[in-house]
This record gives sequence, structure tokens and C-alpha cells, in this order.
Amino acid sequence: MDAITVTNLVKRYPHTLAVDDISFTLPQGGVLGLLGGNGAGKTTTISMLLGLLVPTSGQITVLGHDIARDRFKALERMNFSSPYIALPARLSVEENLRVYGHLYNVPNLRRRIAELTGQFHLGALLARPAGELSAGQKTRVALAKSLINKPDLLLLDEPTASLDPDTGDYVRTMLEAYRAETNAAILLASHNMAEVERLCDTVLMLKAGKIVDQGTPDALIARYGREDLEQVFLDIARREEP
Ligand SMILES: Nc1ncnc2c1ncn2[C@@H]1O[C@H](COP(=O)(O)OP(=O)(O)OP(=O)(O)O)[C@@H](O)[C@H]1O
Repeated sequence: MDAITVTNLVKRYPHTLAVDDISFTLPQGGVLGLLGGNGAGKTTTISMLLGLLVPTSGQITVLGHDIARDRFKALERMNFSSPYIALPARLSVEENLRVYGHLYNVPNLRRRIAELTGQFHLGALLARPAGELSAGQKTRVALAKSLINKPDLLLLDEPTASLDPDTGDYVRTMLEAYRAETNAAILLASHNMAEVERLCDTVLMLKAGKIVDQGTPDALIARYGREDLEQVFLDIARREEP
């Protein structure tokens, strides 16, 4: 079964066509990269996949459930991390993980929190209010929260944006291991092309809300005659669209 099927999705704001008739699928176990410059429509697309924003038109099916009618059935099997959605600031890191764990009805929550504390090196942060953490520390907590219910689908908006190179590399290794262990599907919006090349098996290039190219990172690099995805991204960003 596909983890995500999006058909003719449109989101129109009063002054902007943020998502302009896009269609794609993400198979279970796949990792899909959503790429595009600032304002291309990545966050809007992710918000619609989560059911936080209502599409102007189009259909979204997540883990077999129509998001317009049945989103709570899908939401319990998915999770997300985004720098744009803050964790409750006054709760400690541990309280945050506990609250989210209860929201998702996680069995053996104490053990799950201990596992994530180890994986994300959160031991020294557990007692601190989430609002007092540095950007990179918040990102690590948000990623731990995103795995609390062992989701079958993980939506990640800029998952490593504020992490130092060492921690970013560690987190990428963890995401690869999580996918390999669980066959989860991952949708990743990122401006880090090396990260996308490493993690994603398929990439969608968005520009002004439209999919202007797509393929595996290797196929795109070959098609544009380039050496890496960063150069492909620049070619696409700088060309005039018809
Ligand atoms: N709440 C809103 N009201 C009006 N327009 C919006 C709103 N949210 C986003 N937009 C517009 O929709 C377009 C897509 O924005 P979106 O945040 O999805 O882009 P993005 O690809 O995630 O960009 P970035 O890389 O900068 O995060 C932009 O032109 C933006 O100005």
C-alpha cells in the first residue's frame, strides 16, 4: 500500500496559489524529498498532509485513509517534526515526551522515552523547560517526539536545519536505521541537498507550487548533466518556466 497518495492538490490563498495542482505517491518504506526554493509550497503541502490546512481542491490519502473524512485514523500512525511548530515551552522535555506519548497511547511509555533519550542524547535535557533550549536542542527533542509512537509515516520539515554537522550526520544515520527497521515511509522537506541525496530515493522539485521535475537523485543529476543535486537545484531554480 502507498503511504501517501496525493491527487490534483491545490491550495489557494487570497493573494497566492501556494500549491498548484500537484499529484504524487510515496510507497511504504520510501523516502521522498520535497525540494524547492523559499515559498515553493513545501510547508503548505505538509500542513495539508497533516490535516492542519484544508485544501482548496484535490484528494489526499494517507495510510489508506482519506484525510478529508478520516484523518484521525491516519494521524495515530503518523508523526511529524517541524521547526515552525513549537513544543509547549513551559513543560520540561520529559513532560513533553510524556504528554505526546499519552496522546498517541504509546504502550510502555517509560521504556520508549528511555530509548529515545538514549538515541537523541537527551539525558541532560530531560528536566529543562523546552522553551529554554537552543535551536539545535529543540530540534533533537522534536525529532524524538516525532518517533514516540513508532510512526509508519514520518513527515519532516527541515529536520536537521539547526543541527551542527556532527549531530546532523548522527540524526541522518538514525533516520536511515529507523526506516530500515520499521519500513516506515518518510517525506522530507529540506534545503540541504547533500542530505536529500543521502536519504531520499525520489525527489519532487517544486517551484511556485508546481512540480517542475522529479526522479531519483541519480537520475536527476544525470538528466541535468551535473555532479550533484545542489547544481541541479540551482539549474531548476534559475531557469524560466514556460
Ligand atoms: N497563511 C498564509 N496566508 C497567505 N499566504 C501564505 C500563507 N502561508 C503560506 N503562504 C504563501 O504560500 C506560498 C508557499 O509557502 P510555503 O510556506 O508552503 O513555502 P515553502 O516551500 O515551505 O518555503 P520555505 O522554504 O521558505 O519554508 C508562499 O508564497 C507563501 O507566501
